[in-house]
Amino acid sequence: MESPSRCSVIIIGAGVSGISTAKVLAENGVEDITILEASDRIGGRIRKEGFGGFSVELGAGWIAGVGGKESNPVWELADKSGLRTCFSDYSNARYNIYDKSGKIFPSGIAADSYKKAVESAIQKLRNDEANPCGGDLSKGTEPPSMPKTPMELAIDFVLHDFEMAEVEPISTYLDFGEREFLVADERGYEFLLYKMAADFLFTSEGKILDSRLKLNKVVRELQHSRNGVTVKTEDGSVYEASYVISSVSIGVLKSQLISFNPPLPKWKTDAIEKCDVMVYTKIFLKFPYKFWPCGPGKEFFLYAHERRGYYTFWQHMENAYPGSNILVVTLTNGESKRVEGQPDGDTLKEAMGVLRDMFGPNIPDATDILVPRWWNNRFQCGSYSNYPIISNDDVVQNIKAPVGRIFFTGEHTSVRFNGYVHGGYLAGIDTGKALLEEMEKEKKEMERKSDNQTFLLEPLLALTLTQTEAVSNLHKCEIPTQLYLSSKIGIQEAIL
Ligand SMILES: Cc1cc2nc3c(=O)[nH]c(=O)nc-3n(C[C@H](O)[C@H](O)[C@H](O)COP(=O)(O)OP(=O)(O)OC[C@H]3O[C@@H](n4cnc5c(N)ncnc54)[C@H](O)[C@@H]3O)c2cc1C
Repeated sequence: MESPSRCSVIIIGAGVSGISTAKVLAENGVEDITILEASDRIGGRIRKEGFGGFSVELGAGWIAGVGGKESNPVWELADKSGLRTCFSDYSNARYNIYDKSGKIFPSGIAADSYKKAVESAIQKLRNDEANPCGGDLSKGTEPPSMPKTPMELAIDFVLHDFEMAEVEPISTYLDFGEREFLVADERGYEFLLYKMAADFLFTSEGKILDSRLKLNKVVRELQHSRNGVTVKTEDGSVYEASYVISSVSIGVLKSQLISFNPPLPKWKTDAIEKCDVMVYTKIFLKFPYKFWPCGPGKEFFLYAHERRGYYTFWQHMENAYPGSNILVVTLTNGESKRVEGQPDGDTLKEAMGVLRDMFGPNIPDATDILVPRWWNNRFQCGSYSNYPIISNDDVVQNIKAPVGRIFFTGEHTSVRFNGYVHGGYLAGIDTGKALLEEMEKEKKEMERKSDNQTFLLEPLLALTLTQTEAVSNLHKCEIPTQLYLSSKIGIQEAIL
């Protein structure tokens, strides 16, 4: 049997966090790394696909948080790479709400409803803060009003599912600014990752040819001890390393695709359990021509239905790709899972039914549909992490904390920016730095131990031997290997 290949650090996963952590290590002299990626590409949840003659983003699409007091590092990378983006403003969506008969709700009514929904969300947040365990609400707190009408449900969906229930200013917008840019580049959002990888991996003609990146390697088991980690993959390969960094998503950690031996401690598994996984699905539809309104303030529109989240949120791609005739509808959570489980033909019928409600019976049929399946993809198991609003930092700190020689990174380990590409990118850098510190500490500890032992040994040897004799005689006696690492007895490297 072949002996396992050994390196300093194995990184599991080649999404944005895996690549950014590997880059930090390589740039700081730890080049002896192996990246094991389950799929046949890098990028993870940043993924483009050709559709209807254009490049569409199945996963991350926006660079969120631009134009603020601090610069978003992903925006900087995009700028350096000349990535094509276009400004996106979905705040207008609330003024383009269609009912089932194709009428647009008057803007005043929509604005009032939106204001009420925000107030209600703030009230709910206050209640949750006052009663974190869901206790008696009668003591000075008002129950928030629940959305009931199709329009209220549509607005509630946008506020909670699309804008992710952020009723308070969140770090991304507070720190990096409130503007958002849609990536509209044929090379895809993932081009940023290739650029990053090219800084430390060998590439030629746009392809990564470095043997330290191993694709189609599904990690299934991590055996860890005080001395190192053994990693086993689905195809029977075995790798050994001093340290492992796992960058797999929170959904994959929950799914137990990877087993840990010994098992992860309870504080870790409890934290993983507490973090929610959101499912967010962008369905792409191609048409022979466009029949929807375009122009300023019209990029996004909503459909008001009595079932919350039923094909509610629509976007046309004319700003990103003029003439593409592509519409995108976003589903989340329950609706995403339902649609993932049915044939695409059924989804197409449902979507066309909704479009005919909004734009009349004479619109053309879509000629193609693309339905990503993030929930059923065993290397993702969802779209991104979502910490309950009332959860303390301990949960994310425990998710992030290393267990022995296994470190954890990924967007879900970012305290300030979880759920975003920049969250994954910055988390990768953080984890890389934390591991470098740990390696430095370990090195110093080894040196200290080695010094102490030399200190004990030297007077003994000095009683009877010259230094040269001491060295040659060391071969004959049972002395721990560390002794040979000491330069004080004239040996630079291990000689056993
Ligand atoms: C539909 C959707 C829309 C989004 N929209 C936006 C947006 O507009 N803006 C934004 O900023 N963010 C958005 N996000 C979130 C963003 O994409 C993620 O936060 C970010 O890409 C996560 O990067 P990561 O490195 O943490 O994880 P991942 O990208 O998931 O990387 C983990 C890698 O690990 C691999 N892996 C998993 N299991 C194993 C295994 N057992 N062995 C080996 N490898 C394994 C996976 O294949 C993957 O490549 C969106 C995500 C989705 C899904």
